[in-house]
Amino acid sequence: MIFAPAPDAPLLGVNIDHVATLRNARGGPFPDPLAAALLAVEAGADIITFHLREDRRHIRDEDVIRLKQAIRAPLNFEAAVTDEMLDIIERTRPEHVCLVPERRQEVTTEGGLEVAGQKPRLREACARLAAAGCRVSLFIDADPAQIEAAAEVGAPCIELHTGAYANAWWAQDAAEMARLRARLHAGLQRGRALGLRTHAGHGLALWSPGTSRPTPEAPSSTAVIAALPEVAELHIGHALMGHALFVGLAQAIRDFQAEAVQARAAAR
Ligand SMILES: CC(=O)[C@@H](O)[C@H](O)COP(=O)(O)O
Ligand SMILES: NCC(=O)COP(=O)(O)O
Repeated sequence: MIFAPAPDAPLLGVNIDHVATLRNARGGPFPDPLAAALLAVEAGADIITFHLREDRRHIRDEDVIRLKQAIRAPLNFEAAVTDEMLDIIERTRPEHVCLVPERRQEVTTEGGLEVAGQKPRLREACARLAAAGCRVSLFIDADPAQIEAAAEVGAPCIELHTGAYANAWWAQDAAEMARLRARLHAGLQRGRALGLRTHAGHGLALWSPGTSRPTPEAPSSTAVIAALPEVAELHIGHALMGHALFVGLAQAIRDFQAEAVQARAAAR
C-alpha cells in the first residue's frame, strides 16, 4: 500500500540499539548496526537514533565513529549527562543529541531525566552541546515541572517518555491508556506553549496484542501517539526491530532454504 505523504506527519527516528544487542549476543560482527542504519535511511527513516550507554551494552564507541562517517541522515545521539559522554559527543558532532537518565541495573530507560533538580548541570550541558553545533533534546516524563525546567535550561527540544503509555497499551488497560495519553498530550501542549519542539518515544509498537494488525478500533500505540498533532518526531527502536522479524522472517527462511538447495546441487 502506498500512502500519500502527510506534510505534518512526525519525522521517524529509527533507533538501532537492538541490532547491536543481537550482534553482541554472539560477540561477532553480525548483525551490524551500521548496515541496519544504512538500510533504514534507504527505506525512508528521517533520523538514525542510537544510545551509547555507559556500560556499552549495545552500541559501542566504534559504532558511533562508523555511523558518523557513513550515515547521511541526521544522527540523534542519546547519552547520559556525564563528562565522558559530553566529550564523546563534542568529538562526534552529531546533528542531534538527546540527554537521558541512566541507571546501571535498568533493562531500558525507565523514567525521564531529572531536569528540575539539576538545572545548573543541564544548563551547562545544553550550552556546551549547542556550542558544538548539536540540537539538544531532553528525554523527560510528561511532568509540567520537568517541561518548564527544560525550557529554563535552554533546551530547544524535549522528548516525552512514552514507556508508561506503551506498557498500558500492551496490557490493553483502557483507563490507564486514556489517562496517560491525556497526560502526554497536555505535556506536549505545554512544551509547545513554552516554545519547545516536542518529540515522543519509547516502547511504541505497531501490532495490537491479540490481533495480527492494528485496527481503527484497536490502534497501535504508535498510531495513538503519532496522531497527537504536537509530535514533531517519533523515536522508535525495540518494537520496530521486533516487527522487522515478523515482516522479514518468511523471506529469511526462503533465503536459507535456497542457499542450502543450491549448495547441494552445486556439490553434486
Ligand atoms: C532513551 C530511550 O528511551 C531509548 O532510546 C534508549 O535507547 C533506551 O535504552 P535501550 O535502547 O538500552 O533500551
Ligand atoms: N528515545 C526512544 C527511542 O529511541 C526508542 O525507544 P524504544 O522504541 O527502543 O523503546
